[in-house]
Amino acid sequence: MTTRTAPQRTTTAVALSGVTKVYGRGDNAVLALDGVDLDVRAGEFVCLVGASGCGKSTLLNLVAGLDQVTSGAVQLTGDSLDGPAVRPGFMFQEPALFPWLTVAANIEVPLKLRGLARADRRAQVAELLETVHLTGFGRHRPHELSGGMRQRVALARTLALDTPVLLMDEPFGALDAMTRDLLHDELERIWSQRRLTVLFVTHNVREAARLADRIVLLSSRPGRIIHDTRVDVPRPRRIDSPEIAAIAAEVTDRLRTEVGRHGQ
Ligand SMILES: Nc1ncnc2c1ncn2[C@@H]1O[C@H](COP(=O)(O)OP(=O)(O)OP(=O)(O)O)[C@@H](O)[C@H]1O
Repeated sequence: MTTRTAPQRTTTAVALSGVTKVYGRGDNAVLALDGVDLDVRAGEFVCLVGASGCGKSTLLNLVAGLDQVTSGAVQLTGDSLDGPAVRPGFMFQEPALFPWLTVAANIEVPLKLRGLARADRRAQVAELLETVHLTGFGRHRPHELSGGMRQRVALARTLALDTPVLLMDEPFGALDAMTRDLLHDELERIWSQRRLTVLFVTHNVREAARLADRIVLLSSRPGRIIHDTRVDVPRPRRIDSPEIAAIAAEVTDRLRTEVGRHGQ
């Protein structure tokens, strides 16, 4: 059962309890997640890491409401009693922009869906372009931009939803290291300015250590939480700093042990 509850006074933004997901039936059934309990506090940045196929995307899709749990519950709560129910924003590895629309028109889509008047939409598009450092690119089409710029547009479009919860599935996985570093800085700034709650899936343990308050490690399939690492490194951080490297090495060791146990 996936529920969207009315916001309550709580510091928990996303709560999973006993979440199990089975794909298919009978002989073809695949147990993807098995009894996952996870609380993400409002304003927290949590990275999910684990071996390929361990259920990371499945977990994110369940939180997004794109798929239904087999058993257990997913709850999204805001921290105000009178606000609307929380609908998370979702970013994928592919920016998934409308190629026939300009950058500005892409960012405007959620604003239209939210029913904003034209003048307000224009003002917000300009503000969002500035937020992702793309002022001056509003009239371009997606194919005229680099991969990093397209992901900035996708981020702006997600922010246009004005949601406090961002779900990100390998959003920088297809980018080169330097572009990724820049986007880490941008995302950290936006997360902290807007006090967002972020659940971020990545294969890249260094990226997780660079970004996260907590790194949650999933077991090989079926996915269960096997370790939760707090990253107490002051921000802003550098991906190549010794502190980040040490945390990444510790998590990589755990991941290697887990993958080794399953002979993958
Ligand atoms: N629609 C589906 N039908 C059947 N099996 C599925 C379906 N979606 C995912 N699976 C299986 O569930 C398991 C978890 O998949 P999921 O994509 O969540 O893993 P992941 O950790 O995100 O993988 P990766 O790191 O490779 O992206 C995998 O074994 C996958 O093959």
